[in-house]
Amino acid sequence: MGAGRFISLEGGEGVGKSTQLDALSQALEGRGLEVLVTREPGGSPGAEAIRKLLLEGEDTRWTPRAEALLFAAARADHVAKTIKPALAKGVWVLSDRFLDSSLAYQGEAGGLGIDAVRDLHRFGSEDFLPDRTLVLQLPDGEGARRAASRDSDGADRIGGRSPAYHAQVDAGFRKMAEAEPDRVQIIDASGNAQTVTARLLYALGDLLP
Ligand SMILES: Nc1ncnc2c1ncn2[C@@H]1O[C@H](COP(=O)(O)OP(=O)(O)O)[C@@H](O)[C@H]1O
Ligand SMILES: Cc1cn([C@H]2C[C@H](O)[C@@H](COP(=O)(O)OP(=O)(O)O)O2)c(=O)[nH]c1=O
Repeated sequence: MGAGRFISLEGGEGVGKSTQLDALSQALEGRGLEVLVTREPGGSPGAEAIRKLLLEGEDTRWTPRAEALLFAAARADHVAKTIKPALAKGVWVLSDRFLDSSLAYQGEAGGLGIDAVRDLHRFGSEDFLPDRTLVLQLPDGEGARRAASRDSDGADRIGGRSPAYHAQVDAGFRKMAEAEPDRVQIIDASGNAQTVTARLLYALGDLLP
């Protein structure tokens, strides 16, 4: 079996990450690859426990610094217990969100700064990075509209933050794509799901066996 690859899918609320992860995993399995789909916050028993702490309750439940540390702690467990063992077996790992969500949400929109949050990742996960990060992007507000029609029970602790916060999240993702163009690519998430899947596969073309 060939080497496993680690791919993260990123973007704001409702841009179609879950939909695309399903489609992408099927497409990769169709090419004979073994695929594991995982998510953040979560993806290991410990990180799923931390997910509840992060997403439930009042927005003021955690300070911005405590929130960033909890995401970094969840990620450290996810990397050690789920992602690295799968890669070692030659599995392709697709994650619904990873480090770049922390850089965009806690670092850029949350005001801690991208460098400070990257330092937490250096400590927590020894700066372990995806082979490729694909950021789905929609025009302002369109993802929020898709998410609102999906979630009749309302947004979670972070999804419910202001439109200004979410606009800064999008700006944060664009900064990452500028800073690390080989790893992070922005993908147009408009149009039907099949069209978006084709764009994603094209952006992985150089990694496919
Ligand atoms: N290309 C698309 N066009 C229109 N609606 C879409 C598309 N992709 C996904 N959706 C719908 O938008 C909503 C959000 O998609 P989802 O995959 O759950 O996004 P995310 O995981 O990024 O929050 C869902 O109701 C989904 O069915
Ligand atoms: C992984 C991660 C997620 N988040 C936020 C983004 C989402 O609002 C929430 C995760 O919820 P999720 O279930 O992934 O929501 P969505 O369907 O919108 O992708 O946590 C961060 O703020 N920082 C992070 O590092």
